[in-house]
Amino acid sequence: MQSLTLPAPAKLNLFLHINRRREDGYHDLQTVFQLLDFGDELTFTPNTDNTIRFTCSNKSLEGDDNLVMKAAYSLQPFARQFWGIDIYLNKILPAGGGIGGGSSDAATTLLALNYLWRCDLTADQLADIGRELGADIPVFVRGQSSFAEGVGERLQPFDLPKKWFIVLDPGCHVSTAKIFSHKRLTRDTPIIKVATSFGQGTKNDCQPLVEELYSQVKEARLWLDQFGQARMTGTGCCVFLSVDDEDTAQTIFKQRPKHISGFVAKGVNTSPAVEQLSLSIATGV
Ligand SMILES: C[C@](O)(CO)[C@H](O)COP(=O)(O)OP(=O)(O)OC[C@H]1O[C@@H](n2ccc(N)nc2=O)[C@H](O)[C@@H]1O
Ligand SMILES: Nc1ncnc2c1ncn2[C@@H]1O[C@H](COP(=O)(O)OP(=O)(O)OP(=O)(O)O)[C@@H](O)[C@H]1O
Repeated sequence: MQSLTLPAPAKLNLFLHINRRREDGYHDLQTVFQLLDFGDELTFTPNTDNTIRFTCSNKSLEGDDNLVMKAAYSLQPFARQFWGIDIYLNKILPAGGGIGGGSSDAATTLLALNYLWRCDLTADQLADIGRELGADIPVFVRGQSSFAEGVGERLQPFDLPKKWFIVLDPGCHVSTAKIFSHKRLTRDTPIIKVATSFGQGTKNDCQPLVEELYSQVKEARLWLDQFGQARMTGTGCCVFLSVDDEDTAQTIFKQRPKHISGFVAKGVNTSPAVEQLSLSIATGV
């Protein structure tokens, strides 16, 4: 059987409202997930020795606690035709950036192995398995830019306006758990209606706290603010600005301070992982 290579796209939270802390320690939130056409890449190569192996361009991410391995082990019991797999992750996205890199890698693994192992699970079933591994995984499994509620698993797909994004990585690797458990996090933003979420008045509730804890995040956001209204994604640390076309995005990106990395990406409504998998299935690869 041939190798299957699929993308694992990044996401941005166009806004992130935290409504309350729940009994289970998680938080109910409202957000819009914007998928991007930029991300990591995974290659799945069936092997003959019945083993699941994982290697990564970033050696420090190798090991059984990577979300890719966790996703593979979660799916293994559902395999109707199990064979060993060598999984290689080409890691492009910064970890701890609030752009969902690890979650997207896990989702792409679920999608790929559902096909290769003939699990035949539905998107609902895959999203439920993903949810157990991380709150951000269901949106990548379903593969549509969406309005989200609950912990991020109640999804309403949305056709977002076509935009380009300048994403800056201040490079400080923010822990999601640390921000959600911080005593100064604001957790009482009133619930809004979906329609309202595309107007003015939205925010990222984690941003003031993260900017206070990590001055590099504030510095990057203030720099981008010269060109429009920039915002932080997720629990940080990346900040972004949307513009109408690629040329404008590239022109702004090229002027960034030399010590700040990042990328320019197109916003998409359908995940490139889901699109590529459909193509691979249709062409029998
Ligand atoms: C901030 C977001 O990226 C927004 O999209 C997500 O809500 C985070 O999703 P994630 O990284 O997949 O999060 P998980 O791996 O499930 O959880 C990491 C940590 O964040 C906390 N957490 C996460 C999501 C949520 N709605 N409430 C939480 O309190 C959990 O207690 C956990 O300790
Ligand atoms: N495949 C993976 N890629 C990156 N990090 C991973 C992966 N699997 C597990 N991790 C662990 O998860 C942590 C967070 O990485 P990730 O890139 O998912 O964060 P994030 O972009 O802040 O995510 P989110 O937007 O979901 O909060 C890393 O520090 C790393 O220890």
